[in-house]
Amino acid sequence: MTITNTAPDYGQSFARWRAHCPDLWHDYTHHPFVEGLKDGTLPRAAFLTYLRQDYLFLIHFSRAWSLAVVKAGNLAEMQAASATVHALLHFEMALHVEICEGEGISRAELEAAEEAPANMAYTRYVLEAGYSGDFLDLLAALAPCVMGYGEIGERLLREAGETPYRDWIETYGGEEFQTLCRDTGALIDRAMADRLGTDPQSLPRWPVLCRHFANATRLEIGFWGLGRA
Ligand SMILES: Cc1ncc(C[n+]2csc(CCO)c2C)c(N)n1
Repeated sequence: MTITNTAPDYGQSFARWRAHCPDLWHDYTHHPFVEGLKDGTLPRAAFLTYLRQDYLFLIHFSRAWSLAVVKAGNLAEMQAASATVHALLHFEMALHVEICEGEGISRAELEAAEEAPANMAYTRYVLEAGYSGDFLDLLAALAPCVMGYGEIGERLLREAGETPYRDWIETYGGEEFQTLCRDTGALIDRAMADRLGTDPQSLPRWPVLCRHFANATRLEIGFWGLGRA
């Protein structure tokens, strides 16, 4: 079955997981926070709260990708997961600190931030999906983070007008991040085919993977809600 939509193509497994929870996916990728980034109406205080929480999110998310190195089934999977860990720890964290400093949030303030329960819930859920499951369970829980921001960035780059959040939009809509989304999609498709063959949807594992994807999507919706605080 070929799934067609107007969103960018990040692979077949992602397209199927996404099609399994269309309403949740829409609520995540078209959240009022996202629309506020697009039209510039998002209050700055909400964006700063989001940035402070996202610093802590990225630390735990790096741990989850590190677990993917451990749960990988071959060298190529280990290399792909470890490249993401490296990019997160050495580039994205530094970029994040730089953005926060530009917004007047010091590194000390970031270090001292208290983790919100919705933030904790999300990253620990992803880690737990990996601890108690295998590489595929973990990837299904990791996918909404990567691909959701890819879709949001790609759409906002096309649709956004005047907005003070253009840097954010260009980071995720830009070619470098879009390539990461396609590479992650290819990693997932390959990992699925190697383990589950050509018809994964017929297997008892399938609904479990869909549930991890849908739960992580719900937790992303909750994360946008942190911006209200
Ligand atoms: C709540 C939240 N969800 C997703 C991202 C985006 N993101 C985080 S790590 C990463 C790349 C490797 O997985 C991406 C795209 C974010 N910053 N904050």
